[in-house]
Amino acid sequence: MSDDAALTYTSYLALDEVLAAQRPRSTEHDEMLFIVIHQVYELWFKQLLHELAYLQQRLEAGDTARAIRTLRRVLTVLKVVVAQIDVLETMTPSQFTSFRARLDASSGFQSAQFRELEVVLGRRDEGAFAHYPEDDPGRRRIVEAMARPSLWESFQSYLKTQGYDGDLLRVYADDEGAAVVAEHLVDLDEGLQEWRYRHVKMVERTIGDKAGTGGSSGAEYLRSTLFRPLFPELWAVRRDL
Ligand code: HEM
Ligand SMILES: N[C@@H](CC(=O)c1ccccc1NC=O)C(=O)O
Repeated sequence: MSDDAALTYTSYLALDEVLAAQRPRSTEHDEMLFIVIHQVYELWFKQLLHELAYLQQRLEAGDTARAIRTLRRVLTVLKVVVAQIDVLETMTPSQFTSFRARLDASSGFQSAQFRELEVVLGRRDEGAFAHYPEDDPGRRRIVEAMARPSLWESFQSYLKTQGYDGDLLRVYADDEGAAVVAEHLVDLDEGLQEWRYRHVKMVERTIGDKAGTGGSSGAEYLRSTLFRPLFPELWAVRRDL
């Protein structure tokens, strides 16, 4: 059944809602960019979660072709979100300082979708939902994601469907679809580390060693998250390849 009004570009894309959702708290020129960038991020995080769920389903079904295509899309989106940091880096420290106090205690710590991404990609410690109140819907999604298999577990199921017992050396020796999937997982791992690195550099150049609005030490805390690979086994196997 269709609605009364004809579908339009504006109604299909719900632009009245999307374009009414930028609400700066100051009159500072740069606050609009700060809001738009974060909203774009959250939309891409949503798309990444959507693609990763499909990827896990395809892996578990042993569908190499679709898994590779989906991984390629995920990697392309990841490249775009890393590149977006360039735009925010056109904002100078004093421009950010001009509205930073208006952010109160809000912080990237509260991006439930980013945390959910980490959990889908394998994060399992309780720190993943530390900044979320008990009844927070974001916290519920993070906890639910923890109860589902991680991408690594889906990859292990995939290897079984392809006749491998988990021996990565055999996967790489065959150099077929499963090895391509494994290499794309390395790309994904490297890509997320790249995002963390670019984010820290952005933070260092914008707020120096100031503490974060979310209560952490800021850049120092972020540097401590830099070398946490998603799939350590895929890095370790390289010594034998
Ligand atoms: C001027 C730009 C930015 C600054 C100065 C900045 C600063 C910070 C700081 C200091 C933290 C540590 C938490 C805290 O104590 O507040 C943090 C965490 C975080 N930020 Fe940003 N940020 C910026 C832009 C962004 C953007 C564009 C995103 C994209 C969504 C983002 C996402 C995150 C996430 C997900 C965390 C949590 C990271 C983790 O715990 O591993 N930030 N940010
Ligand atoms: N944590 C940042 C503030 C910040 O960047 C931020 C604040 C609100 C919403 C998103 C943010 N971006 C990422 O951390 C700071 O300490 O300046």
